[in-house]
Amino acid sequence: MQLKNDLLLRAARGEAVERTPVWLMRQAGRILPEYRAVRNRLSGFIELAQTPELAAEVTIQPVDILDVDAAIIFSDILVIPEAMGLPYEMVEKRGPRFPETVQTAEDIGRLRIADAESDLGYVLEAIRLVKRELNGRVPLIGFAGAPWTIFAYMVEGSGSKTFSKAKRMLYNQPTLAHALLDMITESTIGYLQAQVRAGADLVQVFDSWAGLLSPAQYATFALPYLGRICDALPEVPVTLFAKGAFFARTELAQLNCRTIGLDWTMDPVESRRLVGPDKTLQGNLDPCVLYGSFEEIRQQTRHMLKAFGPQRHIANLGHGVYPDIDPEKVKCFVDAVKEESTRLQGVA
Ligand SMILES: Cc1c2[nH]c(c1CCC(=O)O)Cc1[nH]c(c(CCC(=O)O)c1C)Cc1[nH]c(c(CCC(=O)O)c1C)Cc1[nH]c(c(C)c1CCC(=O)O)C2
Repeated sequence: MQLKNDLLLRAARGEAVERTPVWLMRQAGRILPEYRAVRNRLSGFIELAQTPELAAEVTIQPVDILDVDAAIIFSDILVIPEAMGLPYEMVEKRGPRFPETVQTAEDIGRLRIADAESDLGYVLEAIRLVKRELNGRVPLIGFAGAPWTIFAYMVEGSGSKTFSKAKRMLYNQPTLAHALLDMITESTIGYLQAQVRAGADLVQVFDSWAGLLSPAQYATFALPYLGRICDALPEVPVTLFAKGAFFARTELAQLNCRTIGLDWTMDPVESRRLVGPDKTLQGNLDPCVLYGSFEEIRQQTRHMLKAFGPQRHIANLGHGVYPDIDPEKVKCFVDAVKEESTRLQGVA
């Protein structure tokens, strides 16, 4: 199927674009009243994610309502631990929780490498439905959590400011930690490959807790596993988003990915220098800018676009959009990227 709007894929591959493509991390689910209307018909997030027809519907909502240049499949990074034998709950207003966690070699022995087709077939079915319903309007982004971030939840058991139980295992039981990271990596590779077979045009790996590790720990416990994932996906562009890992930009750029995601603390010009000319950069407006006035959003967006330049950039926020942002402000950001980047193309 030929895509009608392939700006995102061209930008990711480093091909020329006539304007900067734009989408938002967490665009599906957090902000739209139309999402809440669908979700309120069910028991909660997990049931929605496991119902392919409805997951497909909420995946496409931001394309219809916000006019973004990509859809991202509605799911969660925590489906991987569940598929490995460690189920999670989503506690209203508090986030995910694992009733059982991984602490010992015996705990790891009870886990299995996820089989995407049998354990995560509901995500793959949702991807096939989205592809059919999008009918080539925009590309579909598949995703997974990075091994370190998934490990952090499986050991810690929930979100945490420090993830100190998870970090403790890296220091005190490194062999055990590597065994678990290896299983997560194998599961994730099979899962992302299955997403690509089902129709994902591009995949993003979210390392949301990268910034908790020291540079040395990141080099030992994160980068090699990210490298394996990139090498296993030659058919599609891969985006690595390692939040807070300002210290690892040069090393991330050595991996076989097309795009490096930046959070809002990372300067675009400095990042380009560290990453070199051969990668696309994604990001990185501070999500809190969207609490500002329409004029402020336009001005900050224009400033960001100038700093990145008109090519090899995918506009986004520096992290997921916050749940209490007015969808009109999100639309303002999307429109501002389109209009301002078109204008800047003429200038450059
Ligand atoms: C760390 C992480 C998680 N999940 C995810 C990450 C990495 C990105 C990041 O750092 O923000 C990724 C994710 N989660 C979800 C998506 C869907 C696609 C998208 O909109 O980008 C994506 C890409 C749906 C979701 N995942 C979750 C919801 C809210 C559930 C609900 O509807 O009640 C949605 C729509 C729940 C979730 N899932 C997670 C948390 C901490 C929470 C609770 C708080 C929150 O809302 O973010 C784990």
